[in-house]
Amino acid sequence: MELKIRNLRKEYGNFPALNGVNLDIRSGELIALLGPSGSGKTTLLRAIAGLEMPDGGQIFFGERDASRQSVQQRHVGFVFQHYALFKHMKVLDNIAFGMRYGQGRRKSEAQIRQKVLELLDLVQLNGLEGRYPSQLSGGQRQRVALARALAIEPQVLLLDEPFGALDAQVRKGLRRWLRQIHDETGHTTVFVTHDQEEAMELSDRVAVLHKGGLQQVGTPDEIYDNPATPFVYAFIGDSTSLPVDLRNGEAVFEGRALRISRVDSPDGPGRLHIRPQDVTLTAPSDGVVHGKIIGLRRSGGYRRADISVGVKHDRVEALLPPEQEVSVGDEVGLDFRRYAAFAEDREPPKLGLARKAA
Ligand SMILES: Nc1ncnc2c1ncn2[C@@H]1O[C@H](COP(=O)(O)OP(=O)(O)OP(=O)(O)O)[C@@H](O)[C@H]1O
Repeated sequence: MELKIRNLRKEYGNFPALNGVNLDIRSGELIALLGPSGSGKTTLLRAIAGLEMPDGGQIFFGERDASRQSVQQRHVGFVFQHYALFKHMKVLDNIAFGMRYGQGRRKSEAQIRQKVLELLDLVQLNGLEGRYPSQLSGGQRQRVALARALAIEPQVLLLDEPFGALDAQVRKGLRRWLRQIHDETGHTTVFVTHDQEEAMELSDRVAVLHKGGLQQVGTPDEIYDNPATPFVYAFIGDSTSLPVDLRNGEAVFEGRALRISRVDSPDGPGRLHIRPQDVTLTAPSDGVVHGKIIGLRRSGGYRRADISVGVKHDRVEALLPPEQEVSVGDEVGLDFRRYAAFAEDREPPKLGLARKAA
């Protein structure tokens, strides 16, 4: 099932929770709605489900305009973060609930039991059909919740931070497992998260939301390697930025034109965004930013250097191989392998983005 979201708007009082969202979700894809708290992710998910009536715009399920349809008519499956299973019902009855009492063709009890056992096998909880929710771990409960959502054979599966309340190790396991289930069942799945690692690892594409608007939609690689806006650059992965003047395709930092390839950006004040792994330390020569190392710390297989640059002591972070011989207090030059330049105060629409040739 393919979804088309057209100019979707939702206001709470005067507050625009969604301000004209356009998004195409492909049939069978796993797409993450990613953004900081309050960016509109849940509102968008609830609008897709039919739990929230938008103030404007349309939602198409395939060719069908579902904008005014009820939750039941849309035939979607849900899993929420704090999803209460029915406490007084065994796992089997929880999963069977939608098949027994939902819309659609009735199944016999034997067929329902068969389907529940198949789903328990899919979510790797064989043999637990007789337990009550209180006799399960948090991760197991979320898997039952997913089985229950899948039981109605939904056209679309909607997940709102389904693993949010679980500890990091369990989350990681469930992530891999969810991807596997998705590949086996092929449902179109929309997944809300504020955890970028989760979004990047799990999804085919990521839709980044900020203040009720879509900033960028792309594969995890596109989002990470070619952020379309300063917000996406800062939100995804580590980065630091420097104030620059953009002039005739050059980026000028404190009067020194940087030795980088042409910047495709309007002239004027801007910012140069750089990821720590894209900074190389060189001698402080022409064409590079000059700075002083003010901190060094070990970070996994690397060392992170805090570097103070320019008269305003802007901070740039560099990720260095541990064998590189540097010390706090060293005067260094900073060469940037990759970067993006954005004009100041012009986000969105899409801004100038330039890359150094590899
Ligand atoms: N029922 C409501 N009444 C008033 N304002 C609301 C309501 N629901 C959401 N909002 C506001 O709309 C904005 C978007 O909320 P939403 O829940 O979609 O954000 P989110 O990105 O899912 O955030 P989080 O990650 O914190 O769940 C927020 O500023 C929120 O305060």
